[in-house]
Amino acid sequence: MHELGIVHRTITRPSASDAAALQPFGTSTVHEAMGRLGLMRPYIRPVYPGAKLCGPAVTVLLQPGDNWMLHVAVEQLQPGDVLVAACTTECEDGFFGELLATSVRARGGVGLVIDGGCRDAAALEEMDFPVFSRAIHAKGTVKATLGSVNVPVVCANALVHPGDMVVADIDGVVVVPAARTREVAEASREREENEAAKRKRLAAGELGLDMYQMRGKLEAAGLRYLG
Ligand SMILES: O=C([O-])CC(=O)C(=O)O
Ligand SMILES: [Mg+2]
Repeated sequence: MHELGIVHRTITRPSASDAAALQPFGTSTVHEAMGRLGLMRPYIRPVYPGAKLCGPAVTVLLQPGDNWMLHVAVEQLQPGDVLVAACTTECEDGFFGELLATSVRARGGVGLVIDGGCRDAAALEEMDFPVFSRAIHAKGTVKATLGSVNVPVVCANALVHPGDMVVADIDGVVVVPAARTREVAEASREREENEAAKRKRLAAGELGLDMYQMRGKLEAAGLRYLG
């Protein structure tokens, strides 16, 4: 059970160099590189196709239909941070739009992941302000009920501690524990190098069947080619 009305001002982010090391990699690579962990549910989608972000989380626990705590959270942003908003109850209202995006950007924040709705989608795309949400919904919200800022939250089935790295693109959203940032960045780099080598071989016409040495296993399993 969450205690409400809490704002932690001090959170542990990865070092700037560790955070920068993770920056080049996309969601699928990072998810695989960290041992197939950390994914949010796939109903969280980018508001526009090119949206992507990578940065430490400032977390928010919202009440349904109420965006008060998003305004409280904006004050806690440091340059490069990502807002990650969960809700105490499922809600698809438009908690966030271009005005809040303008404010987040003015404070150095780089985007939002919200297990709720957002609105002003055309303006967000125009601004190239990345938002990942469960819905686009014009329905507005009030500012009346306390939630919390910078407490651990579960957002779309992923546990997010304040300061954890959040990576999001067209493939979805993945959360990297702050302390694992460097190690996951290095594993991501290795994975991309490995995939570059495979891509070259596949482009040259080599088959996955041979590259992954699957023929022997297929024969052992009894596969036969007829005709
Ligand atoms: O104002 C709100 O409550 C949400 C919104 O549309 C915006 O931030 O532009
Ligand atoms: Mg608006």
